[in-house]
Amino acid sequence: MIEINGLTKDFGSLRAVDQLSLRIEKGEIFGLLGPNGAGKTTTVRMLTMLTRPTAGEAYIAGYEVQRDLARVRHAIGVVPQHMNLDQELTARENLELHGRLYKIPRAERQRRIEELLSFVELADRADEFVNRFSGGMKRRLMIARALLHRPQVLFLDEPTVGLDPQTRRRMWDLVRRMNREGVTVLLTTHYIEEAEALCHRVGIMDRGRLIAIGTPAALKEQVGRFVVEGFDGAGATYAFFGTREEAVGYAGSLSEAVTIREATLEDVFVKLTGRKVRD
Ligand SMILES: Nc1ncnc2c1ncn2[C@@H]1O[C@H](COP(=O)(O)OP(=O)(O)OP(=O)(O)O)[C@@H](O)[C@H]1O
Repeated sequence: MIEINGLTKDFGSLRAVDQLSLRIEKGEIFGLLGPNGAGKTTTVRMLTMLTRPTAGEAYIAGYEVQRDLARVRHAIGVVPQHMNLDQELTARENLELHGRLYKIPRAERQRRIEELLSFVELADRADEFVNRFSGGMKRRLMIARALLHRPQVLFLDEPTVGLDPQTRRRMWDLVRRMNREGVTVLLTTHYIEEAEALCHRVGIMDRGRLIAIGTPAALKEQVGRFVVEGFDGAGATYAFFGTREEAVGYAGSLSEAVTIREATLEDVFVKLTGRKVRD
């Protein structure tokens, strides 16, 4: 559904995205995980035609992103990181405006707007001005807007940034529901739990490069499913093992107090880069 070959973006002497290549299959929820500045947003901006790649190419639903602008525009829905709703309009009016821009015929447009307002649980707030909405409601409305023209692929840039844990979980449910209805999802996140809980596959980015890719389980398997975490006076130390028995054996050989736990995607990142996703 998405094919990316050698995608690269330079800002002056800074290489924000470096030779990115990957394929995302139809029906996947794929997450780009990495710390701030890793190049996730720049990747999404290139795929959604908001910024031109320095090199490389990408195809979405078989259409070349740089060449087939109109077809790509109809194949994708985009929810940017920053709120870009019209605050002076109501929820329904925001959707109406988008539907007109996409030239969806009136009857179909109205049917779809009602359907989506109830899908994102905003039907009872449809005629309120957006500036009265909470962060979570605004985010849900942006998702409804992105889905209005029935895109095959939805891009979500940091979909739960700034939301409280409960609202974040509701957002995950919403993403899963639309994925079950057939939408392929590419999301970016710097939240480990979000990538683990929501994504079928994850691509880990660091300094513009894709440094690992796979299912959360396979990525953790690669580094070792069990972690012995200690402290050496200067900071935390990590040792990785394939089985709990090996981890327990190693922990027993140490004199200091340690914790044994299952690995997370954060550990994968630490093992590959020597740094944390969130410093
Ligand atoms: N328009 C721009 N001009 C110059 N540098 C830029 C521009 N946009 C992004 N960058 C730089 O490119 C690098 C990658 O940024 P990008 O926003 O893609 O990272 P990110 O992983 O999405 O992080 P975040 O979640 O903070 O947006 C950063 O070093 C950033 O400062």
